[in-house]
Amino acid sequence: QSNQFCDAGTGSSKLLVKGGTVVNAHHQQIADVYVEDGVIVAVNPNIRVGDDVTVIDAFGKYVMPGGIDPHTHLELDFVFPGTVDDFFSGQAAALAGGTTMHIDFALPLNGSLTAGFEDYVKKAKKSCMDYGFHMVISKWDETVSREMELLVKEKGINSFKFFMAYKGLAMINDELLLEGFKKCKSLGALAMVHAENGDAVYEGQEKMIELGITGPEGHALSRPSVVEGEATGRAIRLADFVNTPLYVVHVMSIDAMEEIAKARKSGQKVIGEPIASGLALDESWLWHPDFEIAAKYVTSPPMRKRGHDKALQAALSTGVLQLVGTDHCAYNSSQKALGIDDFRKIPNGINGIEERMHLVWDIMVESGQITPSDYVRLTSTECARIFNIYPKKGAILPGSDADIIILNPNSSFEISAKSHHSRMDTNVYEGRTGKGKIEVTIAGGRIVWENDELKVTPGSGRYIQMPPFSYLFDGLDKKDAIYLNSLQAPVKRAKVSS
Ligand SMILES: NC(=O)NCCC(=O)O
Ligand SMILES: [Zn+2]
Ligand SMILES: [Zn+2]
Repeated sequence: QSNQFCDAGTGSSKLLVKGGTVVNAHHQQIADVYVEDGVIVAVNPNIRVGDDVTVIDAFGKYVMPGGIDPHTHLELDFVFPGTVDDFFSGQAAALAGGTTMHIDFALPLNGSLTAGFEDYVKKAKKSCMDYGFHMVISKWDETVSREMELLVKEKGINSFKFFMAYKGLAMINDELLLEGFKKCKSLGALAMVHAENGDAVYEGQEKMIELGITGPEGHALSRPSVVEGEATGRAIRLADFVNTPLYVVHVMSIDAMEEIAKARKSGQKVIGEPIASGLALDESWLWHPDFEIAAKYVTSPPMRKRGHDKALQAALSTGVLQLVGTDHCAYNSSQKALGIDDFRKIPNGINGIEERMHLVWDIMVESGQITPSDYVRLTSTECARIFNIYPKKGAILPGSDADIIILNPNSSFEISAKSHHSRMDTNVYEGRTGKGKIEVTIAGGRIVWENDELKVTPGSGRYIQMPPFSYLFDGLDKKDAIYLNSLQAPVKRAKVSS
């Protein structure tokens, strides 16, 4: 592999990005961006600076906020233990692909949320870019409820994820989902769901094995889009019942997307996150005659038939879906081979943390489906808003963190496991080329990616605390009050004598 990691090179603390088209989610202009000590100080045309400032030429290129990936699994030890990317290698890969912050899913440790949080704090010590955490809830009792409160009030966590799949492992039932949603609402924390009906998935898997379908195609056949649609609809209705916002992770199908569209149309606060693979790939890979290739594409929910990808793209461009993640969860071929005789044993997960920004540009902007401003919104700004860290993140504005990318729309990218920066020995996008190349990544005011070379330092990434009560909570109390008022209207019943 030709992966290059230089181990320092933070460069000057003063930078001027000169002459590019600066793109924010709401506006674009030709301007210079001046950075000092990791923070954007000015965004104006023709900024003059002294000799002590490093000047980066961005003429003819787009200058945009670094990507924020809302959905990653680095150093994951859950269901299928031992992902190969840790908080250093995964983040280095991210930076090479223009992502400057990610939010990873921390897991409870021996049932304890706080122990799980501390475990992830330790894992993330080697970070070379900024990160935050969501926390997974896999059981319910008073301690979990108290720990949720502590994580929100003292540890900077503002989102909790509930798995409706992975029966017998992390799957929760509707009773727990309701308890969790109520607690999230009271804390101003966002409830997130992995929406697949875990009982139906289990049933589907048993059926495939009985039929003798043991290969990777059994993965897709056992959990069709109807089980994703059902769980998405159920989670949405329960969130409506509680009147709390809901975030649906890795939306892979038309079925799930249409549930979200319907809810949003009726005014419900539901966020839908497709992932790069759902926009770029389809399930046909799972039928590949070479097991090693087919197994690379096993992830949950599975990739769908061609057509779902285009529908998810259209939903993004029309605002039905709001942001793009990756679900980066990296396993090597030797780990995938554990399921050679039984698809249920193939570790679920695919790469994407390094590829997302290029793929979304190529698939969505180059095809004319969205503008560069939309691109910024879908890859960065909306994530920052949802998780309440805007405009520190997700913007090129004075006062924002200097997380910046320079994209050359006239250059092209090529993806290969030979040149990527993840530790994975394969890549689900192997050989893919496209237009638009991220030539420079600046993270926290440091140039970390330039001339196809990474300059990353373990320990330079910071934990970003995310406060509760994002904009998604605005107006919920009014809706609650109207509902309560409606209950207090006396019912007039005629007296019936016995
Ligand atoms: N997506 C997947 O298959 N693995 C990671 C865990 C999850 O997000 O469900
Ligand atoms: Zn999931
Ligand atoms: Zn995931």
